[in-house]
Amino acid sequence: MLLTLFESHTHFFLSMFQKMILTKIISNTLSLHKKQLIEWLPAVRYFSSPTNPLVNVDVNDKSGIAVVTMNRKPVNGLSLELFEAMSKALDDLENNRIRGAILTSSCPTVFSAGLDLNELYQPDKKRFKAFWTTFQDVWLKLYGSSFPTAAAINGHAPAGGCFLAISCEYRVMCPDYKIGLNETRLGIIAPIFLRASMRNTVSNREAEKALTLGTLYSTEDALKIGLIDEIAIYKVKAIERCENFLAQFNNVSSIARSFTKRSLRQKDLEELENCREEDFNIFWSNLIEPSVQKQIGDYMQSLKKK
Ligand SMILES: CCCCC/C=C/C(=O)SCCNC(=O)CCNC(=O)[C@H](O)C(C)(C)COP(=O)(O)OP(=O)(O)OC[C@H]1O[C@@H](n2cnc3c(N)ncnc32)[C@H](O)[C@@H]1OP(=O)(O)O
Repeated sequence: MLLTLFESHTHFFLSMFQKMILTKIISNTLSLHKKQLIEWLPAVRYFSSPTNPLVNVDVNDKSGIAVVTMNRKPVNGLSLELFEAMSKALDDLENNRIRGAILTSSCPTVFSAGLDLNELYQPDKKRFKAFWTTFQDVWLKLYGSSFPTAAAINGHAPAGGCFLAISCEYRVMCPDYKIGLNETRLGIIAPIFLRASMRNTVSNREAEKALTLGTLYSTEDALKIGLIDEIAIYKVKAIERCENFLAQFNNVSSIARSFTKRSLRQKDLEELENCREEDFNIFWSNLIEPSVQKQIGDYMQSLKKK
């Protein structure tokens, strides 16, 4: 009967907490080992996501790995709409018990150019609040996902682009691009969740240097400091390497893996959860400083003049 309950209510049982309690109750009742219980869980149901022009999700039925492709031309500028689409895609992935996700881009030479500068320049407070809140949601869902994640960085990844990549667990990047957190060069203070992702990727000293200087690293230099894990010549190869990384988890209990990931990232997630409003207020007051607005405006002009 308990098994029938599991199968007919897969969605309901997705939350980690519920899964933990149920695992405990059932294993006590049936004296089963946890590993056996995992094998009892219903066959994974993969899905094809409803089409969203901004984020394409393609799940491989055999491997259970989802390729999540950002598709906002020309440079995957992270707008409110793109964040909303990513947030929805992450919910769908979480609800469908996939085995892993690979984040990549449909733009030929850009993974993501970071936050859409149009959201930052002369912002409307109401829209910006929705934008920032959705951005926070995306980070909480990506960094805290129960499934393993990797980024196939097939192009430049400055600022918010780098940030998405370092919120994943593994990074493979194609050669001759730039990656880094150049926010300070625009007069922008790095928010707490950005600092957390960076410190989780490179040493504290490298994180401090990279964030304060706003350095953009070449693919090769990024590998040297551990900002990325591997270099792959083409996007297809980068996705393959990410798949290899994710396939390693096939022999690991998914419950043990996701709980371990969660416990390692819990402090960072809670830090933001506990101060979302304050994080918004700090970023907003820095953003609307006339000197910062001027810097962003000049920067946008310089990009257009190129
Ligand atoms: C993570 C926590 C959040 C903290 C704060 C985060 C802040 C940010 O993310 S601010 C954004 C910072 N981003 C950048 O500094 C990157 C700016 N862009 C570039 O350096 C380059 O565009 C490139 C290297 C990413 C790609 O170069 P290229 O292929 O040569 O393309 P173009 O420069 O010609 O750009 C094409 C087109 O796109 C516009 N554009 C570029 N970046 C952005 C952007 N971030 N937001 C909005 N629009 C952007 C650029 O102006 C061109 O427009 P058109 O001239 O109208 O075609």
